[in-house]
Amino acid sequence: MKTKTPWHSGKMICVAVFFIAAIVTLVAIAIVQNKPLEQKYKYGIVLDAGSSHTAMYIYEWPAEKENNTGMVGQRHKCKVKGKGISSYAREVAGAGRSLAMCMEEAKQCIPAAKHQDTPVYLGATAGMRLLMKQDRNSAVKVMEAVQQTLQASPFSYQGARIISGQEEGAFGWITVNYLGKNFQKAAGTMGALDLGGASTQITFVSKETIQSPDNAMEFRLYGNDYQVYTHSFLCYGKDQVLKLALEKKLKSADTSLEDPCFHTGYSEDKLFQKVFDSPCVQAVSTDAMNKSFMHKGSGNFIECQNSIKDIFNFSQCKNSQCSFNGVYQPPVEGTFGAFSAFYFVMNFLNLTGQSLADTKKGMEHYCQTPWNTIVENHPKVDKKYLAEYCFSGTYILTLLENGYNFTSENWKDINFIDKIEGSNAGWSLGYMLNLTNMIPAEAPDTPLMPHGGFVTLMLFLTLFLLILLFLGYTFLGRPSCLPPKEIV
Ligand SMILES: Nc1ccn([C@@H]2O[C@H](COP(=O)(O)OP(=O)(O)O)[C@@H](O)[C@H]2O)c(=O)n1
Ligand SMILES: [Ca+2]
Repeated sequence: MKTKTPWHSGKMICVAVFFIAAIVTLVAIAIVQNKPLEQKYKYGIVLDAGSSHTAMYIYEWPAEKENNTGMVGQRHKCKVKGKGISSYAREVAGAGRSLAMCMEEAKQCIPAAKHQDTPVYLGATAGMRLLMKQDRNSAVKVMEAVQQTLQASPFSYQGARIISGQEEGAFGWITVNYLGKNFQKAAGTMGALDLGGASTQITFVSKETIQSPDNAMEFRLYGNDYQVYTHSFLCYGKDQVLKLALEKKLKSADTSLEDPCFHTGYSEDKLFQKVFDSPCVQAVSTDAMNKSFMHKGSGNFIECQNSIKDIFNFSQCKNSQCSFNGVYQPPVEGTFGAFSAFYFVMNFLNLTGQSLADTKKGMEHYCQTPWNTIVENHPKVDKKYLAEYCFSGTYILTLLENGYNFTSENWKDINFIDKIEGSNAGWSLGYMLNLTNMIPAEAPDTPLMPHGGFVTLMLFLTLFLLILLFLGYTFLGRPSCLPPKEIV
């Protein structure tokens, strides 16, 4: 006798096929989508050997996502004790030794298994550029000393070099825009203003064709082309500018100097050597170097600003427009991130969020405050640094307004920033991203689907499977292990 095929067997096959197909899809998507989740971290170390001090930055990023913008973050910062490496010209071994403590911290911070795959770079800036001019031999020896220390570490040594002013500007610009994820936004990029002790950089995208090749840099990043204007002013970092300003005011016969950029009541005996020991100022005789002068404050912002204007040359310009000293600069455009000493000084003075007029009023008030009041108000701040904020703040205002031509209209576009998303603004991150090829020219492949889409799809497929199960149950009747409903 032939058994009759049940009426629902065709449907059952259909249900079974869908069921299997759904399971296969579910598993396949889960595998593909979750592959990057087994995240392994990678690390990189950059030492920023500035004119005043060295800082070591440890960066980390998920290994699978190194080509996505904004994925690299700062894991740790270590401040090297003592002065910058250029101060070790007469005792070069000390430059190498000075880095040892931070390298030890790096060993603790990065898992041991990753040490030998972790690149370490050192970039020296304006302090070493100046030492190179002043005493090339010592500069080369200082670089060799730091190289030795880094090579002796368990990390993968990738070089120690003096970076150019253009690199310093461009990598600072890359850092702030990478951290701000601006490369993939339609809104455009942010300019970068970096103020160090020995040099200062301005970098931004200009609509104008850059008129001098020295100031032009071109990048193709994440599928977009950028033409960037950049300039680095050697000797215009805040510590060298103080020497330039004092040089203008001091005559070699002077035994005392009244200075409007220092507070009334401030009085300090200083060696001429402190002013004239730099290649940024005219050399004086050894005799003069050993003399001293009484540096006295008279606390007057307007007079201070006038004296600072003397160190800028606004008279000559071979291009359509210049910032100062005959350096071509297109008009500033868009928003800017002002970091390093721009931030430290303006943050100390509580002048990071005011209009230009109010910033000037704030400076006027601060500079005319007597020195003893300033000391009383800031008992914990080292007097050497405390004494210089009136000068530094006035220099920053003058540099931005008279040097770079910011106005009361676009002053609000300057953002004084220390960190973006937990990482310090500065050239070091951009430098590492560039050397490790982490900023692709073209936009990287996007994942199969965003996480939200993945979750929704999974929910739909699960629902679909449940429906299939329900249908299967209805078509096939209840499982045989259950007692039949009615016996005929
Ligand atoms: N907390 C801090 C740290 C640094 N600074 C200043 O920030 C500047 C950093 O310059 P730098 O050492 O990077 O020098 P460059 O080689 O960049 O010219 C120095 O003038 C320091 O005195 C500050 O004002 N406050
Ligand atoms: Ca710096």
